[in-house]
Amino acid sequence: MIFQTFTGAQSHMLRSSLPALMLNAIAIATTTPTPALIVLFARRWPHLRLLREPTSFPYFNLSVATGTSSCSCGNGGWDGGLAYSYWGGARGLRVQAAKASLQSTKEGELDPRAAEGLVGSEESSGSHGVGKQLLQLTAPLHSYILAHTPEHEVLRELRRETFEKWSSQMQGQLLAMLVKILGATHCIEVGVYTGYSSLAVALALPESGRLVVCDRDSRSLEVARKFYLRAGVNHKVDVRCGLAVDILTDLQKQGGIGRYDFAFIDADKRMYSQYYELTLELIRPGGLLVFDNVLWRGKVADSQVKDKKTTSMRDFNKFLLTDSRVHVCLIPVGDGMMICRKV
Ligand SMILES: C[S@@+](CC[C@H](N)C(=O)[O-])C[C@H]1O[C@@H](n2cnc3c(N)ncnc32)[C@H](O)[C@@H]1O
Repeated sequence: MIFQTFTGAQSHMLRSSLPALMLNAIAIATTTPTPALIVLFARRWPHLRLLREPTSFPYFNLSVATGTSSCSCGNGGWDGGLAYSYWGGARGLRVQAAKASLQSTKEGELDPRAAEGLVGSEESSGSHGVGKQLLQLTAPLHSYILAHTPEHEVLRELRRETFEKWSSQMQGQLLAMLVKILGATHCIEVGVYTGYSSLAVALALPESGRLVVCDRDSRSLEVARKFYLRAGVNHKVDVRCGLAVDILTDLQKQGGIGRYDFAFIDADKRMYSQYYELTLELIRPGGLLVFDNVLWRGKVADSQVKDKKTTSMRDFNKFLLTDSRVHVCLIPVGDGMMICRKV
């Protein structure tokens, strides 16, 4: 199964600088519960440099490099401009996807324009015939964007100490900007992990602002709390541990209907419809609901992919398009973000 499509330039880069053996090693290592194996492989492979020792609790992450390119892998992300996978699950399969993509790339397929970040979509998209050029998010372009995206020092520490995700910096900045544009004072986050996005929102709130965050994983919440404290925003964040449906229902019962300005939803994807209905009640007219991962690594656009998570995300996106209670805007930041403004 292909999880990631590579441009000609990316495939070329993969082919020339990441030996299949290394991919195999990473495939094995990332499907084990411990980072020890991957460190072992990284140390033994003669052309591989260990850029950074892996982080440990609770989500390890490791950066390695060969001659010209580098990549990070771990149970939270796989990045570096070569491949990107977002969250948990069949990590080995993603590496197999990279290998499959390598094998299917023919010699001489490299399009020099792809390396520069621009590919004529009329040619590259075949019969779709989109009139304008599509911007490819290549590694250099991605680095350029990140270099021009501000990031609070504690957000950077959080990202480095706990995990590294391609989209986190851009997403965090986008969420913070939306909160500021709205003048939001009451926010919700569903799905906290170690707190990157919620910290970005909390930092954007005024001193009197409040953010209710919920997650079912108490260990992740402990890490998040540590960073809220470090950034001096602990007093703005109301941390609740439990199932999101229960906590959103509690907020309704506690007089929260129509009281909130902004919500970011980033927990279990198959529950998005339920989270939408519950959160929509909590948000005031003119407020925003933002859903993460709505492109589901591009699988929503591939009619051949019919697994339950992809199908439910596809159905959710389709439903939103015709729901007169919101205006929507789908943007390809990270794994796709759906911004819904309550009418
Ligand atoms: C993708 S992570 C959140 C990442 C975070 N929003 C960020 O961008 O920094 C998803 C989180 O949702 C939590 N989660 C999944 N299902 C949940 C549920 N039913 N109720 C509460 N939390 C849940 C997981 O424990 C995990 O920490």
